Amino acid sequence: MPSQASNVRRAAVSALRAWAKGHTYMDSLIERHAGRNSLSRQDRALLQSIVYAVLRHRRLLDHWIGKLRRGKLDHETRDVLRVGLCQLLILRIADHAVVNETVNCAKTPVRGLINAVLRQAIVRRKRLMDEMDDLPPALQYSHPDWLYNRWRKAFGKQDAIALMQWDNQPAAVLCRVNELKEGARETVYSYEKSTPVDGLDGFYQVDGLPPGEWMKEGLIYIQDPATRHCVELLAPQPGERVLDACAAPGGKSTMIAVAMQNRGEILCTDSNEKRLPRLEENLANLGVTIAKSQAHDWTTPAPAEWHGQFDAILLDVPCSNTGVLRRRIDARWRLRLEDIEELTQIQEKILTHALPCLKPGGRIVYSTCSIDAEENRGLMDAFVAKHPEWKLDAEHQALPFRDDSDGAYAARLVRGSSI
Ligand SMILES: C[S@@+](CC[C@H](N)C(=O)[O-])C[C@H]1O[C@@H](n2cnc3c(N)ncnc32)[C@H](O)[C@@H]1O
Repeated sequence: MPSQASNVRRAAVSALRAWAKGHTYMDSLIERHAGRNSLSRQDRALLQSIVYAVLRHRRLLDHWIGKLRRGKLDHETRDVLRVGLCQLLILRIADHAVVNETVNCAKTPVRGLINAVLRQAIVRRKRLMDEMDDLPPALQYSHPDWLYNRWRKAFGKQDAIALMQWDNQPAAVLCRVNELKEGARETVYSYEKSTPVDGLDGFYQVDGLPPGEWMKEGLIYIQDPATRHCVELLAPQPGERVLDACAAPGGKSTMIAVAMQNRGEILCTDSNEKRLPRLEENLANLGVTIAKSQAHDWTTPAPAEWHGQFDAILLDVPCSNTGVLRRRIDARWRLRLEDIEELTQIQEKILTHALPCLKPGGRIVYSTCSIDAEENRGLMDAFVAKHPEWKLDAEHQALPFRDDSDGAYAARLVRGSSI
């Protein structure tokens, strides 16, 4: 009968195997594999920390595997070794709690090999750690070379390294108080495990998970403060008609509703119909009464009845996620250089198709959670060069290494006036 502890390691290996084979998000895989192995809440947290740490340090772990074991490994054995080494060398879980439990989660024929490599790692731990500083930065901080080289070119070596270090830090739990719920502010403020974020009214850092009833009652929305920049630039007003074009799961729609004091109208669209129920649930739960949702793909023209209808339009477009890699832990391994080119084509189409929906004198805010100039200022510059009747009126770029927040970009476009 396998122990609960080796069940956690087995769940970690099977979640990593499933992730490598498909395109499912790691968060859903953790849920699924925790459920299959009937893990307790505590074991589920351990599973998450092991899996996240393996993904964050994948390249470094493979480097260590290469040093400790010559020769080929099948995928599953490699994942078992990643899980074991990550506990010993990254998470610093006690050796005695790691080796047997990890060995026991492997198939019988490779248990001897796993045992030998993990014991070697314990013997050579100090040397492996001492050698870290001599490794190339992208290997030391486990990022793809192309991404590090791109950041080094854009931001310089020091900030590119700071970015990789940021991505490897577990993200703090940050939330926005929902001003549409009476008493929410007082409840969150008086909670002993919440701390106001310096200089940002309404944002709090919570130690551990926020109380379940806050979520149930819609008192807060888990959200990084960097998400506010685009809504601030949009400056939605009570009584206006606003389009939130790429809206699911609704973080910014609910922020817009607060700015509008729940007066006016918000149309929330998203091309992914499967994401609409969650959006609607969030709107209802947070007490937003002025929004309705509809599926629409903005790479296609807008229906004629939407033309000239909106005072303000938010385009929170799909992007490379390079500003939020500490939260989207697996995204650095999925993203390819070619994706950025493809994404900019989609982003440009979404923007172009949204234009006719604006009322005369209206404003459009384009936003991403990317720190890549090509998806941000580069795209804006190309757009205004092609559409000289539009001007970039204001913009904001949040950079993790400078602003101590997620990375995000927001730009406001209006007809005529200049920045
Ligand atoms: C960055 S997320 C939006 C996050 C959301 N604004 C929030 O604050 O919660 C981008 C969204 O755009 C949607 N999307 C992707 N391509 C789209 C398209 N062509 N038209 C409309 N929505 C699209 C995705 O399904 C995804 O929900």
